[in-house]
Amino acid sequence: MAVNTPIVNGTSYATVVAYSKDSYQKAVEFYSKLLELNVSNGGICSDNETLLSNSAIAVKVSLQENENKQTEIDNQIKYLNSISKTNDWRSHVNQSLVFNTTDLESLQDAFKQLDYPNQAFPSDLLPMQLYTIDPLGNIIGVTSTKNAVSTKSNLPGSSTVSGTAVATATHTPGSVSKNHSFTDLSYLVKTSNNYPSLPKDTTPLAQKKSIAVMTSGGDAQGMNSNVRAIVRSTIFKGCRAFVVMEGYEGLVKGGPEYIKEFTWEDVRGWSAEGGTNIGTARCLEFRQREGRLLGAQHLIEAGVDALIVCGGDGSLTGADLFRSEWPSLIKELLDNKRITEEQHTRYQHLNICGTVGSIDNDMSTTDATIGAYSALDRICTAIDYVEATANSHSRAFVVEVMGRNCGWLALLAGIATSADYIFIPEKPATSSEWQDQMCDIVAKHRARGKRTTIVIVAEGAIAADLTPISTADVHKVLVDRLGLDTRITTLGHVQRGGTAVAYDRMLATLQGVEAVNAVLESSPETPSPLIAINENKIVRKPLVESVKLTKAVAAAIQAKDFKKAMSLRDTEFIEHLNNFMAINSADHNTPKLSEDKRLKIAIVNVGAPAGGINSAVYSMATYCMSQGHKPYGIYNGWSGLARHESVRSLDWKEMIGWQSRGGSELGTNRVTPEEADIGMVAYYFQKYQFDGLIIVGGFEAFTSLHQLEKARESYPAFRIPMVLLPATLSNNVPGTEYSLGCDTSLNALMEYCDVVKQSAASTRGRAFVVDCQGGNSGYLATCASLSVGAAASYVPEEGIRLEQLQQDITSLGESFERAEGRNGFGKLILKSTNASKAMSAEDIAKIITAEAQGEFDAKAAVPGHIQQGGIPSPIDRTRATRLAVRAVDFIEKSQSTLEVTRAGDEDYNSDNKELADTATVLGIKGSHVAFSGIRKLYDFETEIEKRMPKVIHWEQTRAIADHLVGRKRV
Ligand SMILES: Nc1ncnc2c1ncn2[C@@H]1O[C@H](COP(=O)(O)OP(=O)(O)OP(=O)(O)O)[C@@H](O)[C@H]1O
Ligand SMILES: O=P(O)(O)OC[C@H]1O[C@](O)(CO)[C@@H](O)[C@@H]1O
Ligand SMILES: [Mg+2]
Repeated sequence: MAVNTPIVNGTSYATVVAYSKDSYQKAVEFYSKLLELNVSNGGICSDNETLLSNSAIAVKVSLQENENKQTEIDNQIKYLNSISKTNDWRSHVNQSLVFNTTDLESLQDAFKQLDYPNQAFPSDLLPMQLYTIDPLGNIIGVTSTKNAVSTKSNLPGSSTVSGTAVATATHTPGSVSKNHSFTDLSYLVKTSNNYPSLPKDTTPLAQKKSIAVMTSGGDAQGMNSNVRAIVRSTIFKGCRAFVVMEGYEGLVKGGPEYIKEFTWEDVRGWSAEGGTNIGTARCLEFRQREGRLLGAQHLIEAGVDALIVCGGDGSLTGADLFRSEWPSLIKELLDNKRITEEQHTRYQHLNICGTVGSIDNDMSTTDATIGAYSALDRICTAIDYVEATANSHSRAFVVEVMGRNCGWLALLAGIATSADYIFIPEKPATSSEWQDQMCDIVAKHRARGKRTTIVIVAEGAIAADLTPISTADVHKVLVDRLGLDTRITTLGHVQRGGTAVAYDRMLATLQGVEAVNAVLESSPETPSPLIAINENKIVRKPLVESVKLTKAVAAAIQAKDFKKAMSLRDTEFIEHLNNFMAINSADHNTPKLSEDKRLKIAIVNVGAPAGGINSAVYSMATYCMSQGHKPYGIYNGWSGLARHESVRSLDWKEMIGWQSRGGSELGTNRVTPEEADIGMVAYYFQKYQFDGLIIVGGFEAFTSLHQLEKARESYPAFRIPMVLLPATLSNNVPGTEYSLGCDTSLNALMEYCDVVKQSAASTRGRAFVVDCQGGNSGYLATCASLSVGAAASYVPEEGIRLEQLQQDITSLGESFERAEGRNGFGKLILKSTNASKAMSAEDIAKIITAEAQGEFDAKAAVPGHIQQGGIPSPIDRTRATRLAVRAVDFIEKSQSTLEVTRAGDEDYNSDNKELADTATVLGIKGSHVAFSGIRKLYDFETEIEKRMPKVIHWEQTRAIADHLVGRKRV
């Protein structure tokens, strides 16, 4: 094993191991010459160890005689010598030691002095570095590039490959004098299979597939999770992972500074980091054929077989073009002798894949791009803040948001913050139309008692004649025509700031894993894929088609064909826009439906509070008002109704601000109708003549709906359409893969875990066991584990097996050992409270500490009700709105089905499926919003005792979370 102890001023040494006396002597001679320029220290430590150092570098040569291993080294040297100078050495070695220098030229002379036969010098291919092979078969590289390895300043761990150990060497910058040739020392340990749980891989390096990832265009939160997942998945699959630094610029410039091999450890902790650690750029050269020609050459030189591009519509348009031009590019490279015949044959096809990363959410065929929901989160937080000051002064605010030519951010922020008016490029109006319309709506809201006005302007907002609409234009109209005290807030790059929300981390991670699968499964005939998400499902789409559709939107806008532009946006976008207009622009005096179609609709909250409950109530009520229905709130659940007749019609003014408020404004509890007194519940339903019911809540709400449906036979008052909007952080309601509140809760837990992990990382050898809520569902723990990169998670579905716990403790120990005393290796273990009744998080922490025997320790952390979340996340707010509107629509449409039986003209036939299905759960299943009749769900798809659905839709996610942290399963 490598030895790595600090010597002077925090400087460590790298240990190289010789397995014969002869190679030991040669190595000592080699390193003496290499370090000759500045030798200030060094000498023989013992018979079989020599430490050589100058003030910047230290290398210890160690002898551990072993004939077999020496033979391995001899073979390695032969192999390396057989590689032609035209090849990039980095694609042929498993490990290397790389030094940085500012003075490559004089070092080149030093290298020549070495007079060692296996040396190679800078070539046209690698002008910025030189390398040689030491007598022990280690590649010794020297580079003048700024960063020899990765973007990380802390160095990944060392490893042993082929019996040769290379240890880390770091130095304290202050300890190096300016005269020294070596100004920095970094190292590179190339190993693709040193992680304990990874399958032992014996494929020769040259035969392994190499997959590269790059990030391009504007940075977006979640890109780092995407890169991490791609790098680790690639390695997990036995391939080699590369990154292209600085987007297409890195491809155009090429070489080892820009196309680097990455190890498992290089992406440690990246999930919690904002921006993109591998850099991004907007690259003009790549728009030209010559730039793409260089890109092709550099990819081939680096030995990259497949490229995954994480970027926005522009980047993927570039990727698509690159792919379509590839045959002609490589032909030109061959004709000009820039690549060999062999290379031309091997790299015949460009295997390319897109994972869409952009805050703009402007790529067709995917519901969400990586970063969009994080940017939306920043926008909503900012507008929530602005609301407070606006309210204090009774002011209007014009808020400009990003999104380029796409109005998604503005639209979703408009819904999530219940803004008064929005400007988006997809739905422009003439100048006079928008001025009149905006003033009319704002004036109406003010007249109803609203003290604030929020107008959101997408940066790409235009009028129907394509002239831009600026925040200043809007400001002027609000001041001149309505006399409002108005301010402008331009959110700018804050929107791309900070760390990714849980959704983006998961989306980026799952898409990264799928992208690697896609490139490995693709054949020359397979169209290049784009990894998309539709509702809750990760899917592959043809990249060409997606790019074509995306371009078509821009073309339609340019041609002023806004109808077409809108129709080309996905259906969810259109649904959101219709909802926004119905809810926020409605004139309650002239509702949409005629009097005979207007209904009385009740809404009730049941179960524990969850993010988005208030948003659902607000949206349902305001949508009802726009349709002409009368919304009623049942306060404090079924017990409130049965005992105190707690029914009130909902008032628009009273609900101002509910959209973004946590908890439950109506009040909620876990009492079911039967527990409260179902007869009294029926009595009040009869008294108020409700035509429909919306229940928002978790498993008790599910049980409530079942009870009410069953009771229809006895109580005609329940013969009305009833819809359950699942809302619980446990996400355990059958009939949906997603409950409101999950996202808010997940973010609260994730943020807590990030903080705790930071603490663990700052302390050597520290793990935290975090207790997670979720009842008998491990959904929250699993998703949080995926989002924060927890070393292990224990969930009720699996329980805790002692062998697994033992294995996880052993793995923790190995990981801390690999850390070799360095910080940054803090570990998290997530435990659902109900994963084990016998062991609490505290017990597990104690067991780990005891087993670690002083080598490391663990502490328990219990976030408790923090997990119920504070302010609801934008995802929960906007989904609540979408589902609430769907619920009201369902109630409208189902009236006729129940009419006859309700009037008592006919007996209620409880066997009638159509009637039964009017009591329904409104959920998201796969890529669809779906209604599922409660009776079927309750009777066939539910584990009643466990309060869980029979099928766990997120099971696969566990395996992904495990493999991305290298967890070994017993
Ligand atoms: N038509 C094209 N042909 C070749 N390359 C392109 C093309 N369009 C874009 N690119 C490349 O992709 C890069 C990024 O594109 P762009 O600046 O449009 O950002 P994006 O990927 O759309 O991301 P975002 O919009 O989130 O910033 C460009 O700088 C350019 O190098
Ligand atoms: O960061 P830059 O290059 O100024 O670009 C800003 C643009 O990038 C984005 O943030 C992402 O495309 C757009 O919303 C915005 O128009
Ligand atoms: Mg773009």
